[in-house]
Amino acid sequence: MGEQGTSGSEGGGSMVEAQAPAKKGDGRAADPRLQGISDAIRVVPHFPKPGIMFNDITALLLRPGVFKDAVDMFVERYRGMGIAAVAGIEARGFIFGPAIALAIGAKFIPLRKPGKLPGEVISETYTLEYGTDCLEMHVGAVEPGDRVVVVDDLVATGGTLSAAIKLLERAAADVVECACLIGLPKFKDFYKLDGKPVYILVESRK
Ligand SMILES: O=P(O)(O)OC[C@H]1O[C@H](OP(=O)(O)OP(=O)(O)O)[C@H](O)[C@@H]1O
Ligand SMILES: Nc1ncnc2[nH]cnc12
Repeated sequence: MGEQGTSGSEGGGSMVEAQAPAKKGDGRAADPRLQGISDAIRVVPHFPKPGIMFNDITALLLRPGVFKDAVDMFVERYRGMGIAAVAGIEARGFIFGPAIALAIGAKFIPLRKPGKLPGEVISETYTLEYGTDCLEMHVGAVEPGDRVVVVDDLVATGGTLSAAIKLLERAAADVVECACLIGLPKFKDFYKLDGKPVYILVESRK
């Protein structure tokens, strides 16, 4: 893992932006917790298919102090900002999102893969590197005007986050920012996704 504390990208056919991570010599002090977070993420070559450098956050989850550092950094960023809801993306956004929501006193909204939510849903289909996928959200989970942060573990092309933003905006939510632990290098030169900031803690090493 490399650089630290960011917000953005281009992908999924959408404009993406991120605040660039603090880098040596750019005049900004990097939070000392970021190196530990970066080091705790295991990079597995050729998973789940040849050529993919898989960023495995399960290694970080085995280290409670580092896991807490990651959650704390998001909580410190979003506390006191009038955030009504944290929307977590299935599956790995469900690991970090609820802890952040509880700490800032916000509701948690699961954005799920198709066919998992029992009530009335709205759906958004998006393009992956190979094929398509879909996210769903319960109608009524978000109130018009709710200030929402979208949480996931990683942004690669930005397609998943872009679908999440579209879902929430269709429900008239105010998407304040997207938050991810990891940004892949292809994401790093951008600062927004569909006009929304994307905050990234660390960049993937590969
Ligand atoms: O920026 P993108 O190119 O859209 O990719 C990022 C998404 O890919 C991964 O999820 P995945 O679709 O593998 O699902 P999973 O969490 O269920 O494993 C990751 O957790 C993000 O949600
Ligand atoms: N390189 C990667 N590692 C982990 N999850 C991913 N989702 C999309 N690309 C990924």
